[in-house]
Amino acid sequence: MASITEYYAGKSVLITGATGFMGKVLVEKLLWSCPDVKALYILVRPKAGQTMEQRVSHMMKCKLFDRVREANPDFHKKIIPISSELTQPGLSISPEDVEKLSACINIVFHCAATIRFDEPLKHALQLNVIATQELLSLAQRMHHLEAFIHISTAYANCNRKHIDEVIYPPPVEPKKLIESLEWMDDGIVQDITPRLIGDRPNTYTYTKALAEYVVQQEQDKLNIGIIRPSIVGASWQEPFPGWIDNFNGPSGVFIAAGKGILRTMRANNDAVADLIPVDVVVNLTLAVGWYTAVKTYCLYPFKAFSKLVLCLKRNPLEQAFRRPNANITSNYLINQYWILVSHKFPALIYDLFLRLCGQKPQMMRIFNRLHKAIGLLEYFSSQDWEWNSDNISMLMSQLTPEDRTMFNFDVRQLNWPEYIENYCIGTKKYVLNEDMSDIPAARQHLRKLRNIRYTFNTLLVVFIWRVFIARSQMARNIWYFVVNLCFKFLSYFRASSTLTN
Ligand SMILES: CCCCCCCCCCCCCCCCCCCC(=O)SCCNC(=O)CCNC(=O)[C@H](O)C(C)(C)COP(=O)(O)OP(=O)(O)OC[C@H]1O[C@@H](n2cnc3c(N)ncnc32)[C@H](O)[C@@H]1OP(=O)(O)O
Ligand SMILES: NC(=O)C1=CN([C@@H]2O[C@H](COP(=O)(O)OP(=O)(O)OC[C@H]3O[C@@H](n4cnc5c(N)ncnc54)[C@H](OP(=O)(O)O)[C@@H]3O)[C@@H](O)[C@H]2O)C=CC1
Repeated sequence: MASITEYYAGKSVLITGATGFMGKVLVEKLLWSCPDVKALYILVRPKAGQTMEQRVSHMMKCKLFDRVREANPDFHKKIIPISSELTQPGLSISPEDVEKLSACINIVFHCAATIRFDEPLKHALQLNVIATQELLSLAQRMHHLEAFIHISTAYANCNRKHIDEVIYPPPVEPKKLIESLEWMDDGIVQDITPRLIGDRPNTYTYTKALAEYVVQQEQDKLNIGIIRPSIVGASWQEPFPGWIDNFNGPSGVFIAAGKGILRTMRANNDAVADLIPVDVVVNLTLAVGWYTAVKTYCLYPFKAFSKLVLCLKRNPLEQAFRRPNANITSNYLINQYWILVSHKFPALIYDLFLRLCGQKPQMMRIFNRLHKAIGLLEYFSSQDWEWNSDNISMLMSQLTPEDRTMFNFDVRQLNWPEYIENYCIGTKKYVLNEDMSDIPAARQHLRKLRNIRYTFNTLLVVFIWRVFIARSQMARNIWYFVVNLCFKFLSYFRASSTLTN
């Protein structure tokens, strides 16, 4: 059997979602490890005032492509952008481009999706399900297609505790849902969404489950592979450790914690955070393109995130609101207590301070958004799932020793503390564009915040003393009783230690 690199040599690959987090890493790895790949056709739409061409040229200048650029300054010639808006009929690909793709594509990687947890159902359905259907129709017209690889999510079936490498029956027949929603206005759809998604937490996991079913329906006509990554995080090794470019999932949590805004979060300390580095997912994806398999796995418990604070203090973010701290608890009431004490109270004081300085209060607004975002993650951080990953082991056993190194997806070799440290540095460097040379100043800022906290706590104690203790005879009595008890205990301790000496 040909090695993975040999397999991709001379092949034309179609990638959707190539401008996204995972898509970019996939493009880079293909160019790096399979330099003889013939062409990468990427479906791109114009966005935010930029044309398709401007977006692609901007993407290729990204630091992520440094090693590819160095090895082959003409690498961009292998990337062929195709204008496409996935939410439009026929994916709005021109007839000429359809012809071109039908004639040459050998492998399709379908990464595009909306991954927002608060996406209105109609839009999530349009992009995650209907666009997948359209792409499958296009795939059927491709004369030389060898594999159609669909990127799903490990949480498509998160309403189950144990998840096997099978496609479960969909919550509803996608065709019927699409037909019904067509005539409903957005208000009605919004009202019935909770009933429709049932025991899934959001429209994202619901529509990804429907998409898997839609892909499976074509298994007799196409050679399909479905990958179910769990929580995709910064890169482990490639192209360099810590590459990340978004605020999704853990990245947003790390940044908010690093900035000292997020200090408490609901999570089950005994559960496993199913974090998986993006380069591992991409290596697996390429191996799956070459063979056929399913999902990824990892073993990093939530309680291990208590060490995150040390990483964040070693590599502090600039202008933190407070020093990083993490209370991770599964208890709703304890979490609410910490939200009050650690989030809302400081925000209130800071907003008061801003008002006194004649500025617009903003901290409470930031915290409200943060609570909305964290609330959406809670479902995933408070539970534990068990995934079957036999196909991964099977796939690994099929690789040549060289491929096992070049397309490594064996996370058992991963040193998690080192990975989390690089992840934190990655969010600082690549998401926030902060300079590492500013770390001494950021550390100095954290020391200032610590001194402010000590001063504030001292003033608070003095205040409480004045208000409650000094004014009430009963409080005074309790206070003297406690102080007396402490003295007695100290004298007893001193006496007993003298005796033993
Ligand atoms: C106390 C510390 C404890 C530390 C414990 C550590 C625990 C480990 C973490 C484990 C977390 C568990 C995570 C589970 C995730 C499950 C993942 C399932 C896997 C998947 O299949 S899909 C990928 C996951 N998808 C997402 O994560 C998307 C979630 N995001 C959204 O749905 C929306 O962004 C959200 C949160 C609803 C916000 O919407 P909105 O208010 O409309 O804001 P925008 O998205 O438009 O963004 C505006 C602006 O804000 C930036 N932003 C977004 N999110 C964050 C954030 N969390 N923190 C900071 N900033 C954020 C965004 O980039 C935009 O900036 P612009 O400059 O572009 O305007
Ligand atoms: N990130 C994660 O933690 C996980 C992700 N996944 C899956 O991996 C895949 C990739 O995720 P990720 O890279 O993180 O997501 P991103 O949000 O970073 O990327 C999404 C991609 O889809 C494209 N896209 C979205 N809407 C349209 C549209 N209307 N027309 C054309 N293109 C569109 C985006 O293009 P544009 O740049 O134009 O917006 C972008 O390239 C998804 O299928 C997701 O479900 C699975 C598990 C975890």
